[in-house]
Amino acid sequence: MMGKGELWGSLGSAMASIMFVWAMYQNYFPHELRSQIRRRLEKLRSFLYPYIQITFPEFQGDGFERSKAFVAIERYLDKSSSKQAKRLRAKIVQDCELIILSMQESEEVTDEYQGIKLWWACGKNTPDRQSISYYPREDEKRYFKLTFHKKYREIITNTYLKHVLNQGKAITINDRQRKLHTNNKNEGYSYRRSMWSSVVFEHPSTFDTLAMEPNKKQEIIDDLITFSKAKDYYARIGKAWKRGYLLYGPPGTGKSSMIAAMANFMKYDVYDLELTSVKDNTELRKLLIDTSSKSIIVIEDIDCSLDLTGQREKQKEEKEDEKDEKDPVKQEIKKMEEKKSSQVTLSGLLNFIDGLWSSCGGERLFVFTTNYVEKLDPALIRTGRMDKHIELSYCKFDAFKVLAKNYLNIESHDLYFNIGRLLDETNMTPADVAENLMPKASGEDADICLERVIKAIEKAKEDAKLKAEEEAKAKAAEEEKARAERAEEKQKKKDDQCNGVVKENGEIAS
Ligand SMILES: Nc1ncnc2c1ncn2[C@@H]1O[C@H](COP(=O)(O)OP(=O)(O)OP(=O)(O)O)[C@@H](O)[C@H]1O
Ligand SMILES: [Mg+2]
Repeated sequence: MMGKGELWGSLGSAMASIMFVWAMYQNYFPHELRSQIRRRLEKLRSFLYPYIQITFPEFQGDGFERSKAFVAIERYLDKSSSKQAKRLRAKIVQDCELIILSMQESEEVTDEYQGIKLWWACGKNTPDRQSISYYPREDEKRYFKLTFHKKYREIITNTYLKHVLNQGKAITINDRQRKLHTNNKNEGYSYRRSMWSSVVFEHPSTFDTLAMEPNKKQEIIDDLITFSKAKDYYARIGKAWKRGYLLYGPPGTGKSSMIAAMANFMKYDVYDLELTSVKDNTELRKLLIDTSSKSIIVIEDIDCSLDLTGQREKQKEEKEDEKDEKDPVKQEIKKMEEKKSSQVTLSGLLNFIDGLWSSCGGERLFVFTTNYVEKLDPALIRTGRMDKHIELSYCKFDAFKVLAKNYLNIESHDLYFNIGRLLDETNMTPADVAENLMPKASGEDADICLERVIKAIEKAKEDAKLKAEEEAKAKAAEEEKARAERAEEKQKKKDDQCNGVVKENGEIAS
């Protein structure tokens, strides 16, 4: 066996010979001749090996960012990898429900595009020197290498690669585990801590389970589909790729269920923004930047989240208070209270929705919900901020049929006609109807549940009638009181006038 010294020795002499040959070549072959030789060699190589290779490294730029192309190719090749490759890498996603198999290094799979055969290989660049690196990815430089015949250069570079990236991206979006994020209370964010906490988003609501008028539902679905396909359109008209929805209606009419259905339909993440926990407008902007594209940013009960109506007046009052307040202790307490409460302003929120920052990332939906649409500042809900206003209302027959299908798995029943008539006559929320439809014991069948619904609607109708009567009575009493007050006032005026005349007469008399 060759010792270390011998090895170095022979390596040294080999190097010396190579350098000698190289020097001779440089000296005795003029530049012209050398380039001719190079060209001939290149031709020979291309004749003997008529293939083109393209490499897609896993990391790009400064080596920190995982190349999106690499990820898309990896997902595109999953199908052929799991069928063809012998050594596979497994990744488990969606709460252990999905296993993604991708090929390991040194494996090769074939693909076919418009009758053209292509080869994809996975390789790994191992660093040639052993170094202790601060960066963990230093030793993990994987890449994909695509090989194809040079006569297909045009079609592969122009259409095939685009097809691979689009397909891969679509698979990634489809399989990704979606998240429900909520903003953390500001206690000083560290560079490690995200501004959002998240859990896996698994809400079962879909447009199929959502009870509402079919035409209205279809309109919303069409709107969402149009939005998702409109990237180029938004770019062309110079608008940020985002859309605002305002969902309004009484409690229990399905606003939150609608948001979940939208998220499931679009396969978007949800960012549930608790506005009262946001310290100020700057923090609001940071939260926005920290959201990803393909997401729904939700602010529920927007009317309760912020004093959006009386904000300016309130600020004025505060200024006056400040003038009056001289006591330093009270001033300190006030300052602490101010620190605790949110200082997000209406203009901060307006900027959040359609300021310059709102455009970063793209493909985002903003959804606000409220029970009292009339309370909101018109600037907040104007078109462009909240593009579509959707009213979720009381349960009518169409909505009832969806609920009955969901809860009892029935399409029709003898009692349907009666229920439809009753629902027309009274206001009952889908939440209340759903609660009565749900079987309460194992033996309960559709008849029992529907009877219960009828009873509940009749009771709601009776309650509404009593309430209306009481309100009418109260109104009549108020009107009567006002009339009496007016009469009294009139009488008083008359008496005053009379007294005035008497007094005048008296004065004249005296
Ligand atoms: N339109 C609907 N379709 C299907 N289910 C509904 C609908 N509306 C309400 N429900 C049922 O009632 C429950 C409450 O509904 P949801 O939370 O969506 O109402 P909401 O309008 O958001 O109420 P709030 O204004 O109080 O937040 C849901 O869990 C769902 O089961
Ligand atoms: Mg809700």
